[in-house]
Parts: sequence; structure tokens; C-alpha cells
Amino acid sequence: QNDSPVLGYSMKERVALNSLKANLDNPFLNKVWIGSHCFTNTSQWFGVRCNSNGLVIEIALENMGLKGDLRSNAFITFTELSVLSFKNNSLSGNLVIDFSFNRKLTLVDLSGNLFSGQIPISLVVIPVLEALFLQGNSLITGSIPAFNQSSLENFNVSNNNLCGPIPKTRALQSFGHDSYDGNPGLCGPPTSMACNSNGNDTAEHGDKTDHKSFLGSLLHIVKDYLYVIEFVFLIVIILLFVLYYNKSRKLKKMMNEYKERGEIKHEKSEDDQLVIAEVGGDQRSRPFGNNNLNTRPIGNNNLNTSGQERRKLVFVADNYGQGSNSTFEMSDLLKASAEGLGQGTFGNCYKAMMEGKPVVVVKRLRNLKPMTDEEFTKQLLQIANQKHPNLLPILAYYNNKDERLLLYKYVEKGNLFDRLHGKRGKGDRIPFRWGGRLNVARGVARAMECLHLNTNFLVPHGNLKSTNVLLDSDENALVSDYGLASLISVAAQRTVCYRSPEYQFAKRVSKKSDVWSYGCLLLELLTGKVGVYTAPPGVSGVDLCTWVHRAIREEWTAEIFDGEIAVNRRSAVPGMLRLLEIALHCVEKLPEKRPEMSEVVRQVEEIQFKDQSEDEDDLSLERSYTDDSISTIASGKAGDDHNRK
Ligand SMILES: Nc1ncnc2c1ncn2[C@@H]1O[C@H](COP(=O)(O)OP(=O)(O)OP(=O)(O)O)[C@@H](O)[C@H]1O
Repeated sequence: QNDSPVLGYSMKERVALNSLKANLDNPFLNKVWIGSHCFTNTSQWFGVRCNSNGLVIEIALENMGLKGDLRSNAFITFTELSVLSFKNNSLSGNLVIDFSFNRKLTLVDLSGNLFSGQIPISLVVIPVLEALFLQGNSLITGSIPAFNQSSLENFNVSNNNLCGPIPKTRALQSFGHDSYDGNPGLCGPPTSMACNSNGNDTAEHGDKTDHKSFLGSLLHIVKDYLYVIEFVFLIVIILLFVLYYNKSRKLKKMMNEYKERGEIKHEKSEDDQLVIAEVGGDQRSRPFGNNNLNTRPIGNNNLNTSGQERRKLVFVADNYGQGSNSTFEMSDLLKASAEGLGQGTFGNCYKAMMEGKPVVVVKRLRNLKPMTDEEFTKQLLQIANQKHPNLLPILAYYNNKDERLLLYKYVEKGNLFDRLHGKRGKGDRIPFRWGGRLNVARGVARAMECLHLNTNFLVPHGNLKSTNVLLDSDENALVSDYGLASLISVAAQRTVCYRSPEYQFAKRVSKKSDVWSYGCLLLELLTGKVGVYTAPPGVSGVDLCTWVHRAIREEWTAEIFDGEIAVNRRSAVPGMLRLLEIALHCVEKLPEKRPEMSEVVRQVEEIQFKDQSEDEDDLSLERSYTDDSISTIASGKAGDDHNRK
């Protein structure tokens, strides 16, 4: 198979790519898929990436209006393929693709097409599959195969025509109903549609697409429900009785404990649980819950983790837990209106608004690795003890056996991703100029240096990206989510953003992978382009490293910098070029070639910012970009691959 060492690519893969090209017959691909598709780790073919052996590891052709179908054997040659994405095209035909030779696939995204047929069974046996997106094809039918890879972190088959019960595998049951919504024939948890007694969905077999048959089967459900309703009622009564019995027993025990310590004040159950509505499509405000925990804020840095303390909000930030306005209790939080902010790697985030209290953000942690309460508290306090003006402090945490929450101040100006990419092309966008971006680059570098230098911490950030950089009222950077990668399972860590090349092998985050992420963040700041790994659903991004290297190599130099900073012209160009050089140094393929964060801070701080008003009318932009400076960067720091041409 591997004829790559001699040629720099595999001949078989070349034949397969050419056959894919012929099959898709897309004018753009026909034009640009020429020459060698790989030369060791360099690919000039749009959407194709190769590894150092010249084998294809990624085919990503997204949002290109591609038509036609994908042959069943289209990918069997690509044994090293890790990422396959055709999202948001118009591909059709039966999805009988054979993936059994693609044992290294981590991401398959065929969402937003017109595929029909069943979910390929060969995907079930891919041991490292982390993400499968098939949503929005409308025509995919049949049942969901029993995916159960422990690596599977993202799964979405919504808005198709799937049917039958959702297999009760651990992996499939771990996703929310939104991964399955829009399939009228699917039943069983996590959907709210019950399956009938034959194990089939209540809407009969989902292959039937017409609404009439669906309505007919709905009547059938109602009939079935009438039969089981008495039984359910009986079960509920028994459960309530058992719950009541348990609760009163625990209450008695707790009262006795309090009595023994002469501390009895309130009568509350230990079992009171926090209930927070999950984030759904509907992001309207709603109350967090109506439980009434007996909680009170404790003083600053009160780190007592006894059983009683565990059920309270523990305030860990400076200036919290003392001032009358800033303090609040879990009961205030439970009464707050909550607005979903998003679903991230570490859990869901909510904005909580309490009457007369500061607005806070609650992060409900999930995917935590197994650890005792004490271990959790210890690690969390290590994170909370990181103090730096560019790190978003943790205000408080809540550690209960079923629920672990982190609380942060709500940062009004939102995140860097929205600042960079939001409202583009709209009249109300406030331009994000060079000075502001340089300030953010500096702030983030300092925050990362602080994390890397603190010998008591020594946990890398692990998930640096533009949505984890928040902007305070003066647009200073506040890095968030630092250290949380150390709390989550290794499987969940695989979803971290901006995967560095060595991450593919080591599967662990490190200081050097943080440096890589910082370099990618700089490229996002400089180009104003959405990175492929940070792109939210429905937005396509580019692989920033590949794109910038290619732009330098092919001398599209005037296109590298975002138009909004390009207007700063003469005064800014040397600084922009220097920052680009630093970014390219940070994204060196070999981790040992990347600089330490303290070196990066020194270099970024050396960049001088001159008042841009000096040269507002300067029209020498083109000249600035076509001078020798960019080619110097290309031949110096940007790595070997762009020197080859
Ligand atoms: N303290 C905060 N103030 C304002 N917005 C916040 C705050 N914390 C998080 N956000 C925003 O809430 C959204 C969800 O955040 P969250 O950290 O859960 O996910 P993420 O950053 O998109 O992904 P990940 O979990 O991988 O970091 C993001 O847009 C983030 O910028």
C-alpha cells in the first residue's frame, strides 16, 4: 500500500482521489485538484491534508455545493484517514459507504446533504470515532446501529427519517434528545417518545414518510398508553412511598446529628438536589429550579470540604462572600432566571440573573473523570488559586454528589470569537482594530505564561480558543476554562480545540499544545477568519495554519490580514508582520521547535503600537504587503513545507 516514501505520496490514494474528483465533477475541484496531492506532509489540493508519510489524513470539502454521490468504495484506500467532512453540500445517493478500512477515522461529518439509505454499519467498528454528524439529510432511514465507542463525544442524526428504538448503549444514551430530534419514527430515551410493546416506535416504522401514517400510529400510541397507564400509576405511588420513607429517615438522621452538635436551625433534607433546566433550542430565560437548599455563602477562601460544606456554594474569589451586594446563596441561584449560553466541552453554561445580585455564569460540569469529593475540591482549588489580571477568576463552586458547578462573573462584552466575527458586514459592527487585537494577544500570552510558570499548578490550559477568551469593558482579555482539562476524562479531552499535530498521537494536552493553540488564536486574530475547529454549527471554517502557510507560499500576501486591521496601514504593518512571525513559530509542527510562553510574552510585548490615526489616509497598503517582509517570514519561521515550492 505505502508507496509514499519514494514518491512522497501514495499512488493508490492518488487514483482514489482522482476517481472521487471525476465522480463529483465539480468545476472548482477539477481546476484545483491538479499536481501532486501530497508531498509528505504538504498538500496543495484544496481540502486535503497529508501526514509525514505522504498519506491522506483529512478530506474536508464543506459548503461547496457538491452534487452527485459517493461510491461505496470511495474511501477504502485511505487507511490513515482521520477526518472526513462533506458537510453542507447537495450530495445524494445511498449511504452504503464502506468505512471498514478507515480504522483511524475520528470525525465523519456528512450533515446537511441529501443522502438516503441507512447509516453505514461499518462506522460502528471504528475504534477511535469521536464525532459523527449526519443531521439534516432528511432521507436517511432505518434504525440507528448500536454505536458504543467510548471515544464517541459528538453524535447527531437529527432531522432524518430514522426509526425504531434508540439502542441502549452507554454511548448513544449519553447524548441529549437534540441529537435525535426530527426523526418522527425514533423512540425510546433520550427522546421523549415511548416505544410500543414490540420495541418499535409508536409511529410504526419510520420508513413511512407520510404524515398520515404517522398520525395513525399516534392514535395507536394513545391506545397503548391507556393500557399501561394504570400500571405506571401504581409504580409512581410505590416510588413516592419509597422516596418519602427514605427522605424522612435521612431527615431524622440529620436532625439527630445537628442535635448532637447543638446546631439545629432548619429542617432540610440532605437529598435536596439542584435542578437546572437543560439548554435547548429555546434559550428564553427560566428559573433554575425551585429547590430550597439551606445554603449560605461562606467567607473568602473558606476551603472546608466537610459533608455540610459540600452542599453550599463555596466562594473562592477575592472580594466575594463579604460584600453585602455581591453575596448570594444557593437558594438565590435556584430562584434566578437562567439563559443558556452554550454547550461546551466541560458542560453547559448558563447566565443566571438574581434580583439585586450580580449576574453570574454557572458552568454545570460534565464528563468529569472519576474522583472523590476531596480530589475534586483539591484540583479545583488549585485552579481557583491561579490569580492574574488576564485570567477569569472562579467566583465559587458547588460540589454535591450529583452536581458540580462552577460560578463566574458574567463578562458583559462576551467572547473574542463574537468580537472578531460577529456582525460582519452589518452597519452596527464596531471595527476591531489592530491596537485592540494586539492588546488581546498580549493579555492572552501573559495569562498563559502565568499558567505555565506557576510550579504549584503545572496543568496546561488545554482548551485555549477564541470562545474561551472573554473581553472586559476595556476589551482586555480574560482567559477562561483554564485547567479544566485536568478534571475531565481523557475521552472528553479529545474534543479540545486546535488539535496540535502531536496531539494526534499523544492524546493529551501539554504546555506545547497550549503554545500551538495560542499560535492558532493569533492567526485567527490576524486573518479575521473562522478556524475550522472553532466554527460553530452551520458556519464553515478554514484550517488556519494550512491556509496561512499556503497564502504565504502562493503569495496572496495582501489577503492574509483582516481588512479591519489592514486599514491601519503603515504604522501597523511591521507589528502585524512580527505577530504573524510569532504565530507561525508557535504552530511549528515539532513541539520542541515551539517557543516557551515566557519567550512569546517577551516577543509580543516588544511589538510597538503606534497611534493609527497617524496614517489614516495612508494608501500604501499594497506596497506594504508585497514587500520582502512576508517572504522572509515564509522562508524563516513558517516551517519546511512552504519552502519546498
Ligand atoms: N463568564 C462569562 N461571561 C460571558 N460569557 C461567557 C462566560 N463564560 C462563558 N461564556 C460564553 O458562554 C458560551 C459557552 O461557554 P462554554 O465555556 O460552555 O463553551 P465554549 O467556550 O463554547 O466551549 P468549551 O467548553 O469547549 O470551552 C461561550 O460563548 C462563552 O464565550
